[in-house]
Parts: sequence; structure tokens; C-alpha cells
Amino acid sequence: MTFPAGYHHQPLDDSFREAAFTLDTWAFPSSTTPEDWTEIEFPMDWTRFVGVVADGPDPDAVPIDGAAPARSDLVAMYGSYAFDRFPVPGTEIPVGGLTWVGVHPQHRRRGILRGMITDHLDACAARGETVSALFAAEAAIYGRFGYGLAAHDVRLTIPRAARLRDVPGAGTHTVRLEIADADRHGALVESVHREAGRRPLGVDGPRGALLNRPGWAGRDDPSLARRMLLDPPVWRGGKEARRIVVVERDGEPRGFATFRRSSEWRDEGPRGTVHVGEVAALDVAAAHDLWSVLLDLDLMAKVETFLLPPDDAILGLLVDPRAAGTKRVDNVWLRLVDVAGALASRRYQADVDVVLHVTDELRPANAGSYRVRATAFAEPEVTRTHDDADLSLDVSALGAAYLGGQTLAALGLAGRVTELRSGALATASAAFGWPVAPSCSFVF
Ligand SMILES: CC(=O)SCCNC(=O)CCNC(=O)[C@H](O)C(C)(C)COP(=O)(O)OP(=O)(O)OC[C@H]1O[C@@H](n2cnc3c(N)ncnc32)[C@H](O)[C@@H]1OP(=O)(O)O
Repeated sequence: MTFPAGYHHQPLDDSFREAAFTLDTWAFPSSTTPEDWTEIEFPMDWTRFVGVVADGPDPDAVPIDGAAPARSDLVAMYGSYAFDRFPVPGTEIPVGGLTWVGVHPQHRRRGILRGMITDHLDACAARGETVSALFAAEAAIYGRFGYGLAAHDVRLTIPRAARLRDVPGAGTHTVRLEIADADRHGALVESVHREAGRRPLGVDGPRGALLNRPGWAGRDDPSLARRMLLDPPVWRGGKEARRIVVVERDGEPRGFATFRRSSEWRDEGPRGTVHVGEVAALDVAAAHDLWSVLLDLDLMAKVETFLLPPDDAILGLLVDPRAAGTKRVDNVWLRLVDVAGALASRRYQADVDVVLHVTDELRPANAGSYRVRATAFAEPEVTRTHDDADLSLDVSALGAAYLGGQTLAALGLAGRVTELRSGALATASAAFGWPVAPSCSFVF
């Protein structure tokens, strides 16, 4: 194990539940107390959680009134979700979704996070997860560990009654508005969500490739599926209980959106907000009918969205997209654990034959040159090579380009990819892109 001196690895199980939630409230300040946490039936797959324990009293702790510092128990932890079918361009692969990373403030900046990431990447490799993905609490943390910013989402504030373009089939759905409930809606939500990510354009890709939305992680991990519709009152922040709108055609669900409303009473009239959670629709008519409901709720003045893909249908449906004040935010960060395995797993959207020279400080076994040869959308061939490299880049830049969200050309503009053979950047950049923008619809 690679933890700093004075700390050791601690496998976790349910007997650590209270300690883990107490640590969580130190790492992530919130109004949810450890006592609240014990009331919430929060599912934890302990087999994928690791704790860090101090060997003894903290030598740096300042005693208060001469008292000996208290012995620290669980001082840090991390976990990972098993994304068995994580969408990458053209296919799905097992990915370790890093989560719940927290270090008690008393023990920060001593190298514990570095130890936990090293441990996590080794565990991913042992499980055959060639890629690790995460949402970053702070965007400056993970680049140093070889993660690259691989996807964005957009956040909109849409005025009530904003006009939508008419599309064929709009207005033909049955609409159900209900309180969101895991038992009642869980299966519907998961199946619409999965189909929306597998075939966002409603068609298959050429040569057996899925024309999917990269990064659109599903909830294969049962603990995650259960978590999605949890709604304890302490998490509502003054808003109502979570609702769901489902649109159906011929009795079949075609889309859903979860949301909560909050009220604001002003002298000039009610100015409530609709806070949209997750949205998934199987075609543009279903999307039109979902948004038509969300944009026309009484007593509301605006609709605030959360994680929408940068190419979500609503952006093309709005007659006045500027009025939505679009904000673009970092979404999934990605780390190639096994560079050859990861490059060979995805598909490429144009023919390519390129040699990449990759640096990787944290996992030096990855460093070296790789030839990527592929016909558009077909399975590629990736081999280690001693041939002259065409492009050189760090593993973090490769992670940023992996889902097709950031182009290699854009990374080149920022000095993160160096072209060593004239023309290589343009052709590789075209091949590494993808027709559908990567994005994940929930924070994990
Ligand atoms: C995937 C997720 O779960 S995201 C959630 C991350 N968790 C949080 O943000 C909760 C609050 N913060 C914490 O728990 C901790 O401060 C952590 C996990 C962010 C950092 O843990 P530490 O043990 O202090 O990190 P560690 O000492 O290993 O630092 C490693 C490096 O990261 C840097 N670093 C650590 N935290 C930050 C930060 N918030 N911003 C920028 N750099 C950081 C350190 O300076 C150090 O840099 P170096 O390698 O150049 O010396």
C-alpha cells in the first residue's frame, strides 16, 4: 500500500457506517448530520470502499488546555462504483467510478489522497477496468493524477412559457405527473435512461458501433440505482418532495424528467422556480412534450436545469436559446488506467493511423508509444510500437480526448498535444471525435 507514514489501509464494512458518515460530514460540510445519515437507507457496496486509519495520535494536533490529542479513527476514505457498461464512443466498457473521496481536515495535505488514488487505480487494473471516471468536487484536484476533463454539461435558466419550435409528433403524448418513487418509477427511469444513452439519435452506428452518448453512465451498480430516487426531507433544502413527469405514447414511456418546485411570493406576484433533476427522452417529440410541461407550471417564473448534455434537444427546441443564459460546466473527468486497453476499446469516427507518444508519471508502465489504426466506426487495432511518434501528449490529455468531447486539436491549441508529423493532429483529431457529445446525467 502507498499511504504516507503513520497511516494504514482499512477495509470497510457496515460496522464503519457511522464513522464513514461522520467523516463525510467533515469532508463535505452540509446540514445533514451523522444522525440524519443513520436514518437514511443509503445503500453502500462496502466491497468497493477503502478507509484510511491513523496508526496513533496525530503528532501535529495542537492539544487544547494541555489535553492529549484524541486518537483519530477513520481519517479518510474513498469508494468506487462498478460501471459495468460505461458508454465510450461506439461501445460500452467496465469503468471504475471514483466517489466519496474525503480526508478529515486534520489530516489533509499529507499525501493521503495521492495514496488513495494510487490504490484505486491499481484496484481498477486488477478488476479489468481500463478507465476510471469521476466528478471532481474541485476542478483543480485531479489533473495531477492523470485525469482529463472529458465531458461537459450545460445548465440553463429558462423563463417560464419560453417558446419551443414545433416538431412532428409534439402534443401527442399522454402526460403523467407524480411524486417520484423508487418502487414505482425506478424500472421506468432506468430503462428510458439507458435507451436514451444507447441510441440518442434513434439509429445504430455503422460497422456494429453503437451511436451512443459517451459518458452517459447507467446505474448497473444496484446501490446506485437505489440511490437515484432517494428523497429524505433533509436533502430537499426547502423545496418540495421530488416529482416526476413521464410522457407516454401507446402506453409506453418515451421520456421522463424529475423535478422539484420552490415558491417565492413577491409583491408583484408569485416567482417560483422549477428545479429540474434528470431528463431523458427517446425522441424530440417526447422531449418537446416534457419541456412543455416543465415550462408551464403555475406560480413558477423560471426553470433551472442541472446536468444536460451540451447538445441536448432543448437547446435546439428553444426559439430564443440566448434567454436561457447557458452555462457550461465540467462534467466527467477520465483517467486511462491501461492506455492500450482503453484505446482499443473505443471506436473512432474517421479512418486513422497514428502513433501517439504518451507520458504517465503516476503509472509509468503506460508510458511509451502506441499505434492506433482504425477504419471509421470499426474495431481498431492498437499496438505498442518503437516507430517514430506522430503526436505526443500526457495521459491526462488523452483522457480528456477519450470520449470525443474535447478535440485533440483544442488540446493542441492549449499546448497539451504536440504535433511531430505534419497533418497528424488534424486527422487524429477528426478520428477521436464523436457525433454525440459526451455527458453524464447525474453526479456519482
Ligand atoms: C471523486 C470525488 O469524490 S471528488 C471529492 C473530493 N473531496 C473533497 O473535495 C472533500 C474535501 N477535501 C478533502 O477531503 C481533501 O482535501 C482532498 C481529498 C481534496 C485532498 O486530500 P489530501 O490528502 O489533502 O491530498 P494530498 O495531500 O494527497 O494532495 C495531493 C496533491 O493534490 C493537491 N490538492 C489536494 N487538494 C486540492 C484541492 N482542493 N485543490 C487543488 N489541489 C489540491 C495537493 O496540493 C497535492 O499536490 P502536490 O502533489 O503537487 O503536492
